[in-house]
Amino acid sequence: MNNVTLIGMPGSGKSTIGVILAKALRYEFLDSDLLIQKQEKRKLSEIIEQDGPEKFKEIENQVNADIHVTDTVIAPGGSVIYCDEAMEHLKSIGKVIYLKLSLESLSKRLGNLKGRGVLLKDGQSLKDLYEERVPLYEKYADITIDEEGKDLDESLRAILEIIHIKEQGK
Ligand SMILES: Nc1ncnc2c1ncn2[C@@H]1O[C@H](COP(=O)(O)OP(=O)(O)O)[C@@H](O)[C@H]1O
Ligand SMILES: O=C(O)C1=C[C@@H](OP(=O)(O)O)[C@@H](O)[C@H](O)C1
Ligand SMILES: [Mg+2]
Repeated sequence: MNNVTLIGMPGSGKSTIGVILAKALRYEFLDSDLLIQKQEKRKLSEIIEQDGPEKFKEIENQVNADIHVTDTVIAPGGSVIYCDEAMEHLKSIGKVIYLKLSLESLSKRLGNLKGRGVLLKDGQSLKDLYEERVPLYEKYADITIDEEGKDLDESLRAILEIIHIKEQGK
């Protein structure tokens, strides 16, 4: 199946780039966070606050593992890489692209982490989270796009270029 899933840290641009990538590919766009909110009839921040991070990950796993689409750019939340079943499923229905950005650039982009609903354990800093997650993003990535120093348009072009190269080489 022909889908593209974007993974990466919160603020790496999965949702922002996902929409314009979908337009460029003439694909549909699906933001898994919105699917979670629709199913749960609550905002993400409410689910995390009321049910805790472990339950949120369970829901995130189930919602992402139940996605059945074609020709779609999928933007899951940054924590999806903790969800083994969901990741295996997303890999089986298309290509997984890791939007890579340095800790320094992410720190500048991200404001209040808690306010953004990022799954942080007590006392965990953005640096701790980054170091914990990078190996998981790398583990699941079919393709990695280095966003460092690129604006939105340059990141989009880098993705399109590599997708097309891969398709030609198939
Ligand atoms: N080069 C860039 N690529 C993607 N997003 C960028 C870029 N520069 C700044 N931004 C900003 O970073 C934020 C990315 O947020 P978002 O798309 O919600 O990321 P995610 O879904 O990965 O958490 C947006 O506010 C976007 O405007
Ligand atoms: O990385 C995280 O811990 C999270 C990222 C969010 O999505 P974005 O990555 O789209 O910001 C959202 O799924 C949830 O609040 C948890
Ligand atoms: Mg997002």
